[in-house]
Amino acid sequence: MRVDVFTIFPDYLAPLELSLIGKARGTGALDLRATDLRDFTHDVHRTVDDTPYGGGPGMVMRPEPWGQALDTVLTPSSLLLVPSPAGRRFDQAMAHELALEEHLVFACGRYEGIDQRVLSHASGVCRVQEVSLGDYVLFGGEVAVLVVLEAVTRLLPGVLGNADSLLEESHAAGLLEAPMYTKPAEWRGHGVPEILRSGDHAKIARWRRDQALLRTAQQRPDLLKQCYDTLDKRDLATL
Ligand SMILES: NC(=S)c1ccno1
Repeated sequence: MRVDVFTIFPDYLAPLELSLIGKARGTGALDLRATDLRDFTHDVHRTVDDTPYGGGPGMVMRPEPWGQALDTVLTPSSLLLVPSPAGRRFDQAMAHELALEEHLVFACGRYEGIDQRVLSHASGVCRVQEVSLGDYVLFGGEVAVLVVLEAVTRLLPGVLGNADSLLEESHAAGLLEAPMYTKPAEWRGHGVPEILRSGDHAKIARWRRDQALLRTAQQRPDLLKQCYDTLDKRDLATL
């Protein structure tokens, strides 16, 4: 997967050189390029913003640098993602959708946002999607890029050492995952559920399913409601 990120703070994306994302870049699973938007300015101050038409507080990102920057990467097969509080709520289902894309381009807005004509013009070239991490406002889109790219990259083939990890994790099949334990068997007076040390894989699987159902019912009843029709009689007996 090819990913282009345009930002006035490329250093904000340094964490994308670490851990499994850094490894994915090394193997070529992820071809990530971060570019400074100011490279597409032509004045001595490398200006990327200006006052908003219609007045009001703050500054708006000028369309010219964005237009020239996006001209260098957008093709009809690109998906332009613009982090924004007004965007589609990002979730695991969207992460799976994005993991199938061949080219993601992120436009990281700052200040009061990007001149709307940039998105309008780009929509004549490729698909454009505003995306939101949640109903709150950040200083800019860079943090959202870190989150989205981590969630998407771990879904790419070969990135996770054991792809089975994706099968039972939270939100994989609509439920939260069961609680996990490791050695020692006794820690500060707390033991480990005996079933997990029984070696009976069928019973362990059932216990984990039950715990996932109960945990979801307790902490995210909204998720349980969404996947209720997929539950079988044994699941319902647990609830
Ligand atoms: N909620 C999101 S993703 C955002 C981007 C910029 N400000 O808030």
